Amino acid sequence: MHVIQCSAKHPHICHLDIVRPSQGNVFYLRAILQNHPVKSFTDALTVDNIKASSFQEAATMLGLFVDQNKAQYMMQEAVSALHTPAELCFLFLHLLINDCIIEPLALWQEYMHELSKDFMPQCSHDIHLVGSHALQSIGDSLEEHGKVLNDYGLPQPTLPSSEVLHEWLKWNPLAAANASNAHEAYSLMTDKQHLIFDKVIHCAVNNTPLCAFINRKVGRGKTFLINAICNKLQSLNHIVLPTATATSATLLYPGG
Ligand SMILES: Nc1ncnc2c1ncn2[C@@H]1O[C@H](COP(=O)(O)OP(=O)(O)OP(=O)(O)O)[C@@H](O)[C@H]1O
Repeated sequence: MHVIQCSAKHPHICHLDIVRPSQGNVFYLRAILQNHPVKSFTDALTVDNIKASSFQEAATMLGLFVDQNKAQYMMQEAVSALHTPAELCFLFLHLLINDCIIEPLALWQEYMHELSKDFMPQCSHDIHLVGSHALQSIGDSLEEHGKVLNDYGLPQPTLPSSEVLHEWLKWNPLAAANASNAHEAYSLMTDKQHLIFDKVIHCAVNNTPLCAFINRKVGRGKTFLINAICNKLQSLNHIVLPTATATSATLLYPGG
């Protein structure tokens, strides 16, 4: 809705309903009315005493779509008018299937945050997951129109399996705390503990297989070291699956 006040002396207030770009000339007439008060249709078509052949041409002559194309214009207006993420996704879908978006990927990247907000709580605000969920939802809706994300150069959602998702959502919110725990433990470690810690983290981060056997007498810091390794890897968004021969022993480790 847009309100125009033509003159302070003689106020005229009007409401402009949302018009989709696929409605053609009416969309451009609305854009003109949003930016310039006019007295008649002819007035709306006339720019600097030159009469345009269409409202689209008049809007272009007024420079309304110089910085933004019509899809950006619509998205920006919808975001400014505080439309819900679901409504924004519906608008994005409508613009896609009506071929109103010149560069779908660029528009997606520009408005990904606004389009994905509904998925934030269930994804612990993980930007990657949130975006993938929104893409998945848009992709599902596109299928109803016989289209797929790929038709518009949009990326495929990369949603992990439910087990992986469960681990991510469990540990991601604790990443900062785990990083701090690992950092504190590292500052207390002996040289031998440092050596093992560095080796394990290096192999895990670089996807290098490692089979290590750590043996020391009772109370010499094996559990302390493994806990620090688990904390560090979990803070780096790695999934750690600690196991032990005795069930109760796994409880000594985070995630065991
Ligand atoms: N580098 C260190 N700095 C400070 N405290 C440490 C360090 N290494 C171990 N500790 C502490 O020493 C105690 C014993 O360590 P830990 O439980 O890790 O030993 P362990 O080798 O796993 O013992 P067990 O063989 O009985 O399981 C714990 O309180 C632990 O916090």
